[in-house]
Amino acid sequence: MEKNKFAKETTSPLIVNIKDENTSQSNSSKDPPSPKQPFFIGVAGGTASGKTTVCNMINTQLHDHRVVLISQDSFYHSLSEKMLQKVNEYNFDHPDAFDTKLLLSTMEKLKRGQPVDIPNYDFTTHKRIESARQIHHADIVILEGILVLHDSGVRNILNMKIFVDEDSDVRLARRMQRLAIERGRNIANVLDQYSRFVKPSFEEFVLPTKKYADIIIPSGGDNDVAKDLIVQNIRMKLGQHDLCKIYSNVFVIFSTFQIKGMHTLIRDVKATKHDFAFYSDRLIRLVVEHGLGHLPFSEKQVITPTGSVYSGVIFCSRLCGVSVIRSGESMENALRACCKGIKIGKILIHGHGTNGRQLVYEKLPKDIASRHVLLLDPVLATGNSAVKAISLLLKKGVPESNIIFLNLVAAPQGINAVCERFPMIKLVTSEIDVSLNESSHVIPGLGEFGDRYFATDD
Ligand SMILES: O=P(O)(O)OC[C@H]1O[C@H](OP(=O)(O)OP(=O)(O)O)[C@H](O)[C@@H]1O
Ligand SMILES: O=c1cc[nH]c(=O)[nH]1
Repeated sequence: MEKNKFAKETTSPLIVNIKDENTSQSNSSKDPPSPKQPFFIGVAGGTASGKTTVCNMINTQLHDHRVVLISQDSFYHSLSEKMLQKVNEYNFDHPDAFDTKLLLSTMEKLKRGQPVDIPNYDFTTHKRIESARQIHHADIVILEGILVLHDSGVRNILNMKIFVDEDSDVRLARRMQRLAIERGRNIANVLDQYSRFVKPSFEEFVLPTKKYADIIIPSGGDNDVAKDLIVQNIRMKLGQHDLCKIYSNVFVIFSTFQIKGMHTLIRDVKATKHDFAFYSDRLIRLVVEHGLGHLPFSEKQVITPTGSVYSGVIFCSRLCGVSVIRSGESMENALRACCKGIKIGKILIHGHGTNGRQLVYEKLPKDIASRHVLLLDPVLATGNSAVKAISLLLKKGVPESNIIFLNLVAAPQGINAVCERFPMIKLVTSEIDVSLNESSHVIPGLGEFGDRYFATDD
């Protein structure tokens, strides 16, 4: 097999790739995400790189959550009698040594909030033993092992992917200490296995998975700065994730580097007016597209030019938009670009502070009660404006479950206010921020959206 170019990489002095991978949610209205989904963290890296130290640290620091640690080693295939006779020829560091199908189905069950059995693998007999470990519920699942980032199915389930990097001499020395000195294994045998299987498999299969990591920890177990950053990052992500768990109708669009980059640009106080409007527009378009995915649909088959059948879907509802003046008007173009000829109503809410918001003006389609409504407002802060706007829509006869609130940046306070009052609406946002400041601005936020977008700030 061809050697991967990453095989020659040396340990980086930096943590790289920190990216925000919010909960990946299904966008089918037929398949709402389970409110019980745990947060999955994968910790990969070579033998003796310090993976266990990193996992223990995460476990200790997140003691206020139910953390379950799962080792990929538990999913080793049992060796047959024939294989056992040639156990010294068996490569335990090859992806095929693991029952990845079982690992994947176990993770999928945990994701659905179902109980699972974790196999119990005996390293002396190289077989699975009867007594499996049962897991009924977890807030956080940490999956640790040399190849946990190797399989794309497993990777897709992980909310955070960590690669623990360590110098190969240090890893070999630790492995010798562990196996030869602590467990009394024959030194020549440990070295032989290392040079024939462990090192080549590391280069061919383990190291190339580093590119999938959100976070790379250099000097595995000893890197306190990296460990603190990881825990901070997990806490932040859990904050977002917890809200999605509490409210199954809150959807954060799947985050990529592009999306994170656009957020970085619009949140920068030094952003030019053009950049602010341009990148806000791009993000808004993504939110609108995601939001449309929550509309009901029915199945439809068409014949393609090749004469084959394509099984697809067709949207089956009447729509309209409603923008909250003035910031919500910034989202109208994206909605029009996606929904040809869509009617867009307007609501003006005036006032500041925690309870001073008043409805000043409204102009809505007459038949709004029979439409699905895409409510447009890029900022959800205290939630007072959104509550007023949604209350008006309900008064006009729109069923709560027909409202999809499209938003760019939401504060947890606003999410709580809206979702507690209107549990049936759907809220789609691109990022959930940390909090509000004393003047009810979202933190870290992006300042006064309307003033920045429409260039009325001095
Ligand atoms: O959740 P809340 O605390 O109610 O705050 C959110 C509201 O604040 C912003 O409008 P703003 O009042 O700044 O007016 P503008 O859109 O005209 O700039 C935003 O567009 C929301 O409508
Ligand atoms: O942070 C905030 C809060 C309300 N409105 C905004 O535009 N930004």
